Amino acid sequence: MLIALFPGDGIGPEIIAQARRVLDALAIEGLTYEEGLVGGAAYKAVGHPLPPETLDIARRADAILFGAVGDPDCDSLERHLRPEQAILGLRKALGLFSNLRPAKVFPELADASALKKEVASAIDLLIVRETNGDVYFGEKGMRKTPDGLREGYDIMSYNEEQVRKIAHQGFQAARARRGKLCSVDKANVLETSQLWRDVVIEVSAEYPDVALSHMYVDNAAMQLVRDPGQFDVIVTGNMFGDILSDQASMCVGSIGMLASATLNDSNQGLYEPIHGSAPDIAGQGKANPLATVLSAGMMLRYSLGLPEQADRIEAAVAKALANGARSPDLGGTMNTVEMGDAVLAALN
Ligand SMILES: NC(=O)C1=CN([C@@H]2O[C@H](COP(=O)(O)OP(=O)(O)OC[C@H]3O[C@@H](n4cnc5c(N)ncnc54)[C@H](O)[C@@H]3O)[C@@H](O)[C@H]2O)C=CC1
Ligand SMILES: CC(C)CC(=O)C(=O)O
Ligand SMILES: [Mg+2]
Repeated sequence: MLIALFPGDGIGPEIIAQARRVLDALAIEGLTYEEGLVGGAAYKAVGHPLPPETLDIARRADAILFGAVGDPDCDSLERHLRPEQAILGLRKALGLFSNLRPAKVFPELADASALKKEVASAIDLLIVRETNGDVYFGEKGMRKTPDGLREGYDIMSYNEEQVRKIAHQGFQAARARRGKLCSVDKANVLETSQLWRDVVIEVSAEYPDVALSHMYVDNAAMQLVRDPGQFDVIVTGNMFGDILSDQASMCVGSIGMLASATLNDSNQGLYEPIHGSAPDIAGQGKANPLATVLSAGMMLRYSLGLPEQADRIEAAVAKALANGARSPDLGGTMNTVEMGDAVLAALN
C-alpha cells in the first residue's frame, strides 16, 4: 500500500513527521511511502504549487497524508501559483468531493474548550463538507466597473449532481451514527442554496430513517456555540463547511485536534488536519501534531481497511491526553516532538 506524504509548508513538516513516527510504530506490513513537494515549498523549488511529479505520486497512491500549505512569501503571487492551489488542485484532480470533519470532545479536553464544560462535553458531530464545487472553484477574477472602479468577483455555483453526491454522503453518515442530518445553506438569499436545499430534500426520500432538518448558515454558526450537542451530522457546501469546521474546533478545545478525511468515489482519500500551515508558530516546536496523527488514523480506517490499527492510534491519543500530554494550544508546554513521544508511549 502506497502512502503519498505531502508535508507542505509552515508547521506541515513538523506535524507530518510525528504522524509518520506513529505509523512506523504500528509496524504495519506493506506500507510504503513516497514524499512529494506541495504548496510554497513546491513553488520555491520548481515554480508550481502542485508540480506534475507530485500529482503523479498522488494518482498512484492508495492514500495521501497531507500536512498544510500556505506561505506568506507567496501571498502576492498570481492566484494559480499560490500554495493553496495544491490542496484545491488535489481535491479537484482526484475528485475528492466528500470532506469528513468529525468534532468530538476528548473528556480530558472539555476544560480546553472555549465553551462551558457542560456545553462542550455534549459535542459529537460530523461535518460533511462538499469540496469540489462552490465559490472556491467558480469563475473568479478582477475587472473594472463602468465607472472605472476595480471589482473582484467569485461565482458561487452547485449543480444537482454535485449536491446529490454529497447529500448521499451526509445521509449515509447520519444513518451510521444517530440518524440526524442537518443541511446548512443560505437558501433565504442564495439561488445556489435554494438548489442545494431542493436536491437534499429530493434525496431524503431514499432515507426515511434519517431525520432531516435545514438551517441557515448564520443560525448554524450561532447554534454551534449555543448548543453544539444538538448536531449529529451537518452536510453543507465548501465555503460554509470550511468556516463552520474551524469554529467547531474551538468547541472541542483546539484547531490542533481536528482531523479530516476527503474521499472520492473509489474511497481513495486525502487525510489532513483541518488547520493550515500556521506560519505564526512554524519552526518553533509549538504545533500540536494530534490532528495529523488522528488524520493518519482516519486514513487507516477509510482508505487502507485497517480499522483495528486506526483504533490503536485513537486509543493512544486519548491515553496520551489522559496522561497529561498538552501542547501550548491545549494550555501546556510540551513541544511537537514531545507530543509525538506521548502518543508513542501510549501506543498498545
Ligand atoms: N489545508 C490547508 O493546507 C490549509 C491551509 N491554510 C493556509 O494556512 C496559512 C495560515 O492560515 P491561518 O488563517 O493562519 O490558519 P491556520 O489554521 O494555519 O492557523 C490559525 C491559528 O491556529 C493556530 N494553529 C493552527 N494549527 C495549529 C496546531 N496544529 N497547533 C497549534 N496551533 C495551531 C495557528 O498558530 C493560528 O494562530 C494560510 O496560508 C492559509 O491559506 C489554511 C487552512 C487550511
Ligand atoms: C485553501 C483552503 C480552502 C484550505 C482550507 O481552509 C480548508 O480546506 O479548510
Ligand atoms: Mg479551512
